[in-house]
Amino acid sequence: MAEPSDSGVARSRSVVQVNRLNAGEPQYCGNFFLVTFAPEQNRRIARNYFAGETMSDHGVSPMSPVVVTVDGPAAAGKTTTCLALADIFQMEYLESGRSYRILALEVLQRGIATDDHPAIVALCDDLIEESRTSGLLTAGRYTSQDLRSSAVNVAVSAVSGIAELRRRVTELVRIWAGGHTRCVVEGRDIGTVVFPSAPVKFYLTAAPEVRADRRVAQEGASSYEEVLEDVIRRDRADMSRAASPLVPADDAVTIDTTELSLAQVVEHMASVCRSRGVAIP
Ligand SMILES: Nc1ncnc2c1ncn2[C@@H]1O[C@H](COP(=O)(O)OP(=O)(O)OP(=O)(O)O)[C@@H](O)[C@H]1O
Ligand SMILES: Nc1ccn([C@@H]2O[C@H](COP(=O)(O)O)[C@@H](O)[C@H]2O)c(=O)n1
Repeated sequence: MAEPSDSGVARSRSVVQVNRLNAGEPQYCGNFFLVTFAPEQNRRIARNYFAGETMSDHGVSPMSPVVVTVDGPAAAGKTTTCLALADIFQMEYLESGRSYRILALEVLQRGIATDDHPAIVALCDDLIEESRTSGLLTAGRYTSQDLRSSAVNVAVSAVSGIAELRRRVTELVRIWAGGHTRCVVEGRDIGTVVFPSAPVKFYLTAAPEVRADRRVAQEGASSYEEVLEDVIRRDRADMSRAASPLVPADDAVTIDTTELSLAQVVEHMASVCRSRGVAIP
């Protein structure tokens, strides 16, 4: 995948290659990724979804996408800033954490032990197959409340550590991106593993206490201590796992947002995007 060139154009070729590699099997993707979007957060994606557009359509597209990657620890502001960039630059947006959360929720609902890796990988394959053949997976099947419960917050750290599972999610993200001219994708390993040749990469971070404060304000009723504990525990798990640990990509622009307003962060990110040739259409 990785290409040595610093040029955005040359770098994006690697994504085309992935796209071509997958072009023979776009049906693999089925609707799985449609349900991993948060349609309420992205009107464009919701519109595509309700227009009946499928990821298979995207998987066979010959387009060469510009991918902006945004990684970082929990509650660093990834989703909020990605949505702002998506609006400014008219890019599609993907929240890859949602896939891991869906898998964790399904694991919990089916009573599968989080250390039973073969069963979890088989479940992932079943879900992908189910979405491909029966269309049973719909965007409304998972609520944000369920996906962001404390139980899922804990289970997702174990589930996302499974290398076999990560390979599948990585492939699906690449297939999805292969269908867009430009997109912004957030997660933990997007700039390091999923799109190592992306022309624009960000690593957002902030002091854990500040992130916990912001999450409490965002979610309302949660206790600060519990949120802080979850943020610290999840960061440690994500940073220390063997499979695709959370680290800044060597060529990522790291932004510590501890003392920055949201507007300042978005402006900085937008200016980096512009300087790397991401244009407003
Ligand atoms: N620089 C900032 N100043 C003030 N508030 C911010 C800033 N950045 C993000 N926030 C707020 O922090 C909260 C968490 O941000 P967000 O949900 O975007 O984080 P995230 O990195 O996507 O989290 P997760 O990894 O858990 O999905 C949101 O309410 C957001 O508006
Ligand atoms: N690329 C990614 C994205 C997410 N994860 C794991 O999912 C958890 C939830 O992610 P959120 O962005 O919704 O907070 C996260 O803590 C990671 O364990 C991942 O491994 N890789």
